Amino acid sequence: MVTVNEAKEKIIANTSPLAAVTVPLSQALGSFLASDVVAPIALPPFRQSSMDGYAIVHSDVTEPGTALHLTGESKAGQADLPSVQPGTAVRIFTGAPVPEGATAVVMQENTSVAGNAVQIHEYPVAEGKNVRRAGQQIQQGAVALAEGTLVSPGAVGFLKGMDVNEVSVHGKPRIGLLVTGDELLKAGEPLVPGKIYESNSDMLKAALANAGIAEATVSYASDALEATIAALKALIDEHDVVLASGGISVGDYDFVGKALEALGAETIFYKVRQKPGKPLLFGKKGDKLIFALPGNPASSLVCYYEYVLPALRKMMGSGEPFLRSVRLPLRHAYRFDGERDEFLKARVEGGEVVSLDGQESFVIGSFAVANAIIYLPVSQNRVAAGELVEVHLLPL
Ligand SMILES: Nc1nc2c(c(=O)[nH]1)N[C@H]1C(S)=C(S)[C@@H](COP(=O)(O)OP(=O)(O)OC[C@H]3O[C@@H](n4cnc5c(N)ncnc54)[C@H](O)[C@@H]3O)O[C@H]1N2
Ligand code: MOO
Repeated sequence: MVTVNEAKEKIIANTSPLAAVTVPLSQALGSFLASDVVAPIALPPFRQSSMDGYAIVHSDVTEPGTALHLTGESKAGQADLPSVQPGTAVRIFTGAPVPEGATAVVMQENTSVAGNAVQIHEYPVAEGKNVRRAGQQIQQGAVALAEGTLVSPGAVGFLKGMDVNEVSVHGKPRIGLLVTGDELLKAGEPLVPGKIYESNSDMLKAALANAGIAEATVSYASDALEATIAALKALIDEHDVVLASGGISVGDYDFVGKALEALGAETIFYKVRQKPGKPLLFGKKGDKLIFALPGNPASSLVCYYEYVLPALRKMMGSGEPFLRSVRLPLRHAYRFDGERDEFLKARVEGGEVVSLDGQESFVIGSFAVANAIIYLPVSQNRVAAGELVEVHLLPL
């Protein structure tokens, strides 16, 4: 049995980033950059107006109501521009190039026009007012996004604005899921005594999809050693990471541990001093990672978020693989006995955290409405209302 921290350290120590691949930007969402992206152009590429109004020489405005001579127009997308001479103004629109000679743009609400004269009612006008400088966002040749950055919707917008259409990212792990349990029914089968609907595989696939891993192979094995060995071997051969659900405890029909042993997989740890998820096993066969997750749905999902996801995120190149951790006051008192650290399904609400009803490991309904996990080490087993606790935010 290892502690929660030992388990996390062992997982990170045994996990490496996958090789870099170049992919179209449209397929890179959720991946992590494998190298810096250098800006091929400056943004903005030219001086732009940030308002609809008039481009002027700011020092021409010596008093409220100064009149300037209107000489032309600059609209967005225009290449051939009039210049602005002292005493003159050019009509301009948001996003349009600021003509040479202009040092500021006055928004039209602060002006009035009569014929070819525009009166400026704003005084004084600051130099550079309403002008976006060329390269103000990013200079050509500067690092736009650093290695290890998540390709987020914002990153896609930033890169497309520089006509960057492909990026080098770390590959995504190929995942195999093994479902064990003779009690499990597939979707739509009639409910008969002693059976339950299988839910862990779709739950884990949903969690993987949330992490940007859209595909996973699912295999089913009956509660028998030979069937478990065969199914595990096939999954390990074809995937980078294998997640097994169920069959890892000490019952007569728990075969995942024995099957891994028969396959010559190395057990890095088995059992973690935690509740739920005590029987978690982490192993390796060559460079393939194996997580045997306890079958209880909430145990499986806690172990996924706390251990599997960080391994996957490290493989994908993230420098911050663990769930984001914050310290928040617990709304109510909470106490527990026993030797195991606890993970509680919880909700962060209005700057505090509340643990949800239904903490037993077979109860998944509380997870369905959770947005966080509270982590309480045994050393903090008597928590007063309002006391700070460690909260891991779910990536929903
Ligand atoms: N004598 C002991 N018994 C148990 C111990 C122990 O230390 N000594 N540990 C308990 C703990 S803690 C857990 S957690 C479970 C883990 O058991 P397994 O990983 O072997 O899981 P199963 O027995 O196969 O299933 C447990 C539970 O979950 C349901 N299940 C399983 N797979 C699915 C699925 N794909 N979809 C939905 N539900 C699933 C299954 O029907 C069981 O109810 O062991 C305790 N026992
Ligand atoms: O560790 Mo088990 O997941 O408590 O039920």
